[in-house]
Amino acid sequence: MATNQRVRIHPAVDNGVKQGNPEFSGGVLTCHCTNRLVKIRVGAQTAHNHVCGCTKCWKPEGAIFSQVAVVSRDAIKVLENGDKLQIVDKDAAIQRYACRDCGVHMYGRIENRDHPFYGLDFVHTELSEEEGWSAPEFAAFVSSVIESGVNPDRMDAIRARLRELGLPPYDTLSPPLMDLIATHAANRQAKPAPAAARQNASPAPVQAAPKASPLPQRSSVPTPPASEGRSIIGRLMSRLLGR
Ligand SMILES: N[C@@H](CCC(=O)N[C@@H](CS)C(=O)NCC(=O)O)C(=O)O
Ligand SMILES: [Zn+2]
Repeated sequence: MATNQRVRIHPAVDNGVKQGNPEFSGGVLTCHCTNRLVKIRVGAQTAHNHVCGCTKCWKPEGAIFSQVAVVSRDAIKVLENGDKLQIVDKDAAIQRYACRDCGVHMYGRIENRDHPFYGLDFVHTELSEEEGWSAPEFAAFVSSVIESGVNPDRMDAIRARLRELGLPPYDTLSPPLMDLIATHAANRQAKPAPAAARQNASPAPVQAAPKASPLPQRSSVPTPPASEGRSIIGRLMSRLLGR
């Protein structure tokens, strides 16, 4: 018997992580109201499903983690009672659209085109009755559960339970996602100066490069192969689809 089974993470994983179905192609998410339910169609399989311990993601009653995945924003369609949706925090990077009556977050959208995850929406697939959604793969923002009131003394048991469930715990995102974020930042830093600025600049002396730089120099950023030159969303989806 698993040693930390009594530690409750989220109802979708507490009895073991259910595998997803690679053929699954989406479903309908419904809020928790008893009348005038908000309904959203997610017209594709999700990716990078995970449990998140941050204070901002919606959690069902009693859970200390949320379960949240991403999907292309084009796949989201509000089907019914969209007038009940309101943005939880307009200043947040992720604009979470919640039902104003039951408080359930129906989807989260990034409007900043410079954000590494622009193009992806965040959804809680437990709001759907369909089975086959991508399975959670890791636990993010684990230390943040303390901010929601979890006693820090419980953290060893919580991390142990997450490992037992096959959800490696991280205090930010998983290494592949952190690498994508860092790659996005490096590529933005490496962008050539605007043409006008280049025309006015005198040729750089050979020894002009600083001895140590906190950021990769242009020459040290290898030209990505064609597959890596795609957008973050393209690469995220490739990881999911194994292409
Ligand atoms: N420790 C903070 C972390 C919040 C945080 O950074 N959350 C991540 C994971 S959902 C994020 O990307 N937030 C962007 C946002 O909430 O808009 C908390 O728990 O409130
Ligand atoms: Zn979160």
